[in-house]
Amino acid sequence: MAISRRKVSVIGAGFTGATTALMIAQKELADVVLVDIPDQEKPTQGKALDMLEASPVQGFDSNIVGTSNYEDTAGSDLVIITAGIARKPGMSRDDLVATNSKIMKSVTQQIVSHSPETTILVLTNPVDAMTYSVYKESGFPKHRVIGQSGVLDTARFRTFIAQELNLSVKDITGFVLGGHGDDMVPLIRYSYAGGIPLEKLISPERLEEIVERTRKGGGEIVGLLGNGSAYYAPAASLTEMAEAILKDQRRVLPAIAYLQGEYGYEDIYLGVPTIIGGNGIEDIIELDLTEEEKAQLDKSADSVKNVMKVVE
Ligand SMILES: NC(=O)C1=CN([C@@H]2O[C@H](COP(=O)(O)OP(=O)(O)OC[C@H]3O[C@@H](n4cnc5c(N)ncnc54)[C@H](O)[C@@H]3O)[C@@H](O)[C@H]2O)C=CC1
Ligand SMILES: O=C([O-])CC(=O)C(=O)O
Repeated sequence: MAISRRKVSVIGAGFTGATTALMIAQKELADVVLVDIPDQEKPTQGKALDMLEASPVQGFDSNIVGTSNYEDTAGSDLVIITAGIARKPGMSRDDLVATNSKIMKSVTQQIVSHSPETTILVLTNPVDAMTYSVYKESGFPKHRVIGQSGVLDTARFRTFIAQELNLSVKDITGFVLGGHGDDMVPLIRYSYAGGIPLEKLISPERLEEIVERTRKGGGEIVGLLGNGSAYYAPAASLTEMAEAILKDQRRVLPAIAYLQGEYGYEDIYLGVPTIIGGNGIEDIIELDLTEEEKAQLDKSADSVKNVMKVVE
């Protein structure tokens, strides 16, 4: 008999949603409700049952159900939105805005009416603008609407640095600021290997190449997969953020947060270092930036603002 735990609803049972549901259950962070459109109800139930049948083998007690009925999501502690279309080779994330902003509006209304006290974590792209759209539609306070990009972008950066130095990924830390697009801003000055600044270990030219690969990391996977986008590392990133919220960990994690004056920006959702805990975004950390870093962040913020205009 499955033990009752906290409840997480994952909206969208595609590649990222299903993988996230499984990772959350495997870590026993919560019982999981996996939601998709009515047309997809049976396959969604099938995915959930298949995952649940892994539980005796892997020894986790979280329950997982698949549904298209939002009543099943009632009283969720956390809702993760992965619903929408993903890009294919040749597309940018911004090409998804028209379709996905409509989906954000409808799913947000359903989420809010069944879980008015929940926290919402958004993955759907273009994620900065989609998080803004969910914030506006939900009427929730800003700390309870969060977007995921920086944990993933930083994970890619950390992977490439660990490969370059032939060191454990566990010892590599990094920071990526800005929108989840090709002009995101990986901050070398705040990135370390075992506490040693990366600038002391890797040449500036090589670091620049790794930064460039990080910026285009999503596109690299899209090109390799051929008919969709990344899902294992995105799901792992959502799971880390979900854990920080559900366990009130107060982790220092990059997240897409609503800015009201921080870093000099107003009324925008953008990736910044935050403290994530039981209240969602508990604080935003303001780092000192060089003129060049600030100029790069301004460029990234401008790109996000342009996409946000479509959803306003
Ligand atoms: N922010 C980030 O770092 C990342 C964002 N993404 C984005 O996440 C989104 C999902 O990606 P995948 O899971 O790979 O796509 P997918 O196509 O595998 O799954 C999307 C699912 O959403 C469902 N869906 C569509 N409309 C819905 C609605 N109104 N209600 C409930 N479900 C609905 C579809 O039926 C489908 O099952 C895409 O927009 C993708 O670009 C993906 C990876 C990383
Ligand atoms: O590239 C995409 O479209 C999906 C995504 O956001 C990522 O993997 O970073």
